[in-house]
Amino acid sequence: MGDMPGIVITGASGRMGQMLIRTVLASDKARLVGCVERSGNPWVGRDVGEAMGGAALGVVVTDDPLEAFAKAQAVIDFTTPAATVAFAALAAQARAVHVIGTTGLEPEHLAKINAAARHAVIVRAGNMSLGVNLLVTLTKKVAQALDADWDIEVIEAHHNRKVDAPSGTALMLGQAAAEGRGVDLDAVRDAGRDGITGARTRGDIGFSAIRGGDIVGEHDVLFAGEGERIILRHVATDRSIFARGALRAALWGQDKGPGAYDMMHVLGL
Ligand SMILES: NC(=O)C1=CN([C@@H]2O[C@H](COP(=O)(O)OP(=O)(O)OC[C@H]3O[C@@H](n4cnc5c(N)ncnc54)[C@H](OP(=O)(O)O)[C@@H]3O)[C@@H](O)[C@H]2O)C=CC1
Ligand SMILES: O=C(O)C1=N[C@H](C(=O)O)C[C@H](O)C1
Repeated sequence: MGDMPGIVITGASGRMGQMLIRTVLASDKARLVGCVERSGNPWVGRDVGEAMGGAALGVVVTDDPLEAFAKAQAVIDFTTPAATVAFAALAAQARAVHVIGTTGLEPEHLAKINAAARHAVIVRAGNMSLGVNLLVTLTKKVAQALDADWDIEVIEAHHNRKVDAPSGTALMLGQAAAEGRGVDLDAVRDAGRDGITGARTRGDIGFSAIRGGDIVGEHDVLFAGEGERIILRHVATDRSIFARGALRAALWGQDKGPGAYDMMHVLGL
């Protein structure tokens, strides 16, 4: 038991935080050694089991990440870009594997995360599920096979609390389509059409975001040609798929050298 990697969950009270805690508790390969929340969050100072409405687990939620990370072999982090950048430096200091699910990361955040990855193992993906990562490989293959007469559109749908768009998954899919076609995504990305936009530019990769209700996460990659369409689709119905992938990444990273990895490395795709 003591030999199993100790895991710290950040953003413990969040939608993914709670799912990750349940996933670690249910695992016979890892143990929960800490939970971190933002200063001022009502869970800070409470036993996490009780905060989740169950029995005490002997793990008190803290707002001191350094203290928590010192006990951990891995930190699983689905929070916000600013928090994730701070955690990357602290996890590297503690030599803990840092698994990052947070989306909405801008180039300046990624630069800091990549700097931390010079000293520690970081596994980051906009989607940790097996299904989406397979869809990424399929998207690249299909885009490779088709020319720019086929318009590529990425359409995503999420719950009404999501704060970033396009989703991290949509960007992974768009990136895969761009790589398959041999173009730079930033040069062809078309997101947020509104008003008199003019006709579609040949070769663009379009993004559309739907937000509503409790949708967990749905992604279509549409290849629209003359007289036919191909649609590659992933539908997430339960957040446990992301949590299982994240725990798998935390265990995978235990014997790896410092570096920036993604779920393709973890899944061997
Ligand atoms: N890669 C993947 O597979 C997936 C990625 N995601 C991504 O994960 C992220 C979180 O999603 P979700 O769980 O739905 O969001 P939530 O808003 O439910 O959870 C985020 C949690 O992080 C906490 N938090 C914010 N700042 C800090 C901080 N400085 N220190 C510690 N905790 C902090 C929040 O606390 P408070 O409420 O007090 O602010 C909250 O509890 C998003 O970026 C989302 O896109 C989601 C699902 C899958
Ligand atoms: O915020 C979410 O909920 C999700 N975020 C990730 C994303 O941005 O793609 C993954 C998943 O779709 C759920």
